Amino acid sequence: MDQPWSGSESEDAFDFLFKIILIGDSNVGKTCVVQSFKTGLYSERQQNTIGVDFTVRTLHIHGKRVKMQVWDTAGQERFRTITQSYYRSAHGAMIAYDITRQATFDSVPRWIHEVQQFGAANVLMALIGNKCDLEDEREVPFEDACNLADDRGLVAALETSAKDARSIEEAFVMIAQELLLRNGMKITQEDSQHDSTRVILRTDSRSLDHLTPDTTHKKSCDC
Ligand SMILES: Nc1nc2c(ncn2[C@@H]2O[C@H](COP(=O)(O)OP(=O)(O)OP(=O)(O)O)[C@@H](O)[C@H]2O)c(=O)[nH]1
Repeated sequence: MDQPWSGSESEDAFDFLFKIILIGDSNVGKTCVVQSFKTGLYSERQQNTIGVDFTVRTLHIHGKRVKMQVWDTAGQERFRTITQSYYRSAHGAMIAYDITRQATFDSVPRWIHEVQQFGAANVLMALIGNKCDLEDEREVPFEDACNLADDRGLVAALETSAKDARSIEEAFVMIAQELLLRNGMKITQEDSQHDSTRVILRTDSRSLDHLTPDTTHKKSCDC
């Protein structure tokens, strides 16, 4: 895995650069999640991702410019060889499933295995249950996602909706914060008062149990 470095890349200066890979079955909404994170907008998409797409957005967290380089991968099996080649350099992996399709949740262990097989040893993994605006069609209880995240050592389970932008920002901020902590940055409540981005307040503990409970770790969506 590359080390996150402090510096300047072209005209866009940053303090940290984190590479995040977004994986999961086809049509769970990965591209829409990334678009929502980048633009705040949602558009119905018909086209499946071919290979890998790349998006960048800089967050401002605790006075630091945190550049998030997000790799949106194709969920279709035929692109698997291409997408696997991107795992190695990722600092974080977001594993997405669709809360309205049990089969996409059943695939999550396979995606975790891929990260373990092809990613760096200490890559951070989070579980994203997308389409939580479709509560009436829910097939996957949130509790199942929490249990899976606990069992497999994932840092968090969140439910998101790209359609109404619910918890998308929080998901990426949470990952950025956890990566900052892993890179030795101490985050205090005082620091967070300078943020323009909504952040999860933490002490300097590395345990996720200290996260504000209504924003992440085992619940991030009001759906
Ligand atoms: N209701 C609802 N629909 C969504 C949401 N996110 C995505 N969709 C729809 O789900 C379908 C698939 O979305 P994509 O973002 O293309 O899915 P993907 O996971 O990137 O698919 P691949 O590129 O094949 O891997 C599209 O029709 C989207 O409009 C959401 O949060 N809510």
